[in-house]
Amino acid sequence: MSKLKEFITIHQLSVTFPSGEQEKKALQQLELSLYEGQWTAIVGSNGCGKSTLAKVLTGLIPPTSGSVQIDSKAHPAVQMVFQNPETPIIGETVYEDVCFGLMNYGVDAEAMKRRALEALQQVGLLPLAEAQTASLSGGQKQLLNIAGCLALNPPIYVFDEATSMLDPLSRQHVLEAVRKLHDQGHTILWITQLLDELAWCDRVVAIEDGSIAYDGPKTDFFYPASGDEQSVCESLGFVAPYTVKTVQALRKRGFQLNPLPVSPIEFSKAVSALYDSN
Ligand SMILES: Nc1ncnc2c1ncn2[C@@H]1O[C@H](COP(=O)(O)OP(=O)(O)OP(=O)(O)O)[C@@H](O)[C@H]1O
Repeated sequence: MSKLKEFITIHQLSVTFPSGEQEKKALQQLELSLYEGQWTAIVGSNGCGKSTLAKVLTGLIPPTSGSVQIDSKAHPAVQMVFQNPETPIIGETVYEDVCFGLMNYGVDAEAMKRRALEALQQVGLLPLAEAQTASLSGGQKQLLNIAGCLALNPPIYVFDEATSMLDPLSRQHVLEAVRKLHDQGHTILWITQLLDELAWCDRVVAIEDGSIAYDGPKTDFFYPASGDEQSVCESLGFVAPYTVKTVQALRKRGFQLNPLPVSPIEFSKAVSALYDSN
């Protein structure tokens, strides 16, 4: 982690909303550094402050106090994909919709066409360029939203529970598109309640009541040092994915899997390695 360039520096970030007679502290003196090219997953229960963090990062709401510094000259530096695929869709056709952001940034007609078509190609929607946006499925709409961000070529992408309204196959398509972005060196902030999606990330940050409760590798999040202790994941009240629960049960029976898997594919490799070594 220390070799990566610090890309976003969040210092003493607090966000307070008016709430009746009182105030609601959505984020409380948050300290967080995000690194270039890293895929960071943000997890936390409803209302802990995840979306507020995403909105501050994308400039949709200002900090009440503290600061967010982004070490990039790109414009825009950050783009966000929202939970509801319908929210950002404006264009009548798929192509028009991707062009919308480019028009807002004053991109000339020739470059706009090239960048829009390239972005649609990358997410697999080029054959649907002339389709009506209203005719797309939820998963296709979310891919279109990703294409809209891609066309603007920001170095940082924030996904706020971007798969939570999609069926499993569409979810997989979106995750594949994001994996491509990550492979190309983009920085990903992936907010999720679906812990099996942590298989894709480099680092996990758990938020509790507007503060950071855990920041570290996914294996340390899911697995305690010894098979009998409680994991960070469990102690924070999350339910571990099926693969992790299975490995925990195996560890209690004396099976040592190495490296500790999070995804089913990692699990199958670790089990094969166990057989090969016997
Ligand atoms: N505009 C607002 N006005 C008042 N309170 C707000 C506003 N936006 C968020 N809050 C409150 O701030 C807290 C954090 O909200 P936030 O949306 O960031 O949580 P979250 O972790 O994203 O939740 P979820 O998983 O349900 O999306 C919540 O208590 C919420 O009710």
